[in-house]
Amino acid sequence: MITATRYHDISCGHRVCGHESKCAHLHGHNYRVTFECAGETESLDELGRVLDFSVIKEKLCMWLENEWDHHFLVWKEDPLAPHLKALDPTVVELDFNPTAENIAHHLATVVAPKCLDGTGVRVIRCTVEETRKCSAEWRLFNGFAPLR
Ligand SMILES: Nc1nc2c(c(=O)[nH]1)N=C([C@H](O)[C@H](O)COP(=O)(O)OP(=O)(O)OP(=O)(O)O)CN2
Repeated sequence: MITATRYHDISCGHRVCGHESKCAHLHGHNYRVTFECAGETESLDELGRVLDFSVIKEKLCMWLENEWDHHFLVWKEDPLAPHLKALDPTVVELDFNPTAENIAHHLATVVAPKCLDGTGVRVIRCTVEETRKCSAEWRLFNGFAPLR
């Protein structure tokens, strides 16, 4: 297996519904989302690429740019969701509470397969950084060595 990786930065509002502290407040982040795209080493194209970096941008980064950048992300079960949506129809309702972990999982398992359909390439790692200090990562493990 061989991989090609690209990140993209977007700004989104959110809150973590039910959070014990300040993250229950409406707030936002300059998220950095990193996609690691994998293909078979034998299946590199004639130039030697998993996928051109510009294609990763066009297919994955532009999805973020078009769908989520400068939007407010809210869990559809959040009691504030209907009020936020009524105030601003551009609010994005999600099937999950928008933690970094849930966002990474959704981007890797729902969004990326649709965006990369037909390329023969898949996302094996998606990292979502809320800040330079805090991030969550979804990974497809090929082989898992149990912790001792
Ligand atoms: N495992 C997770 N924990 C938290 C998440 C998350 O997505 N996954 N999200 C948040 C909040 O969104 C919050 O904005 C970030 O929290 P926190 O690190 O406490 O905030 P700061 O970056 O401002 O940290 P300082 O301690 O003020 O430097 C919370 N937890």
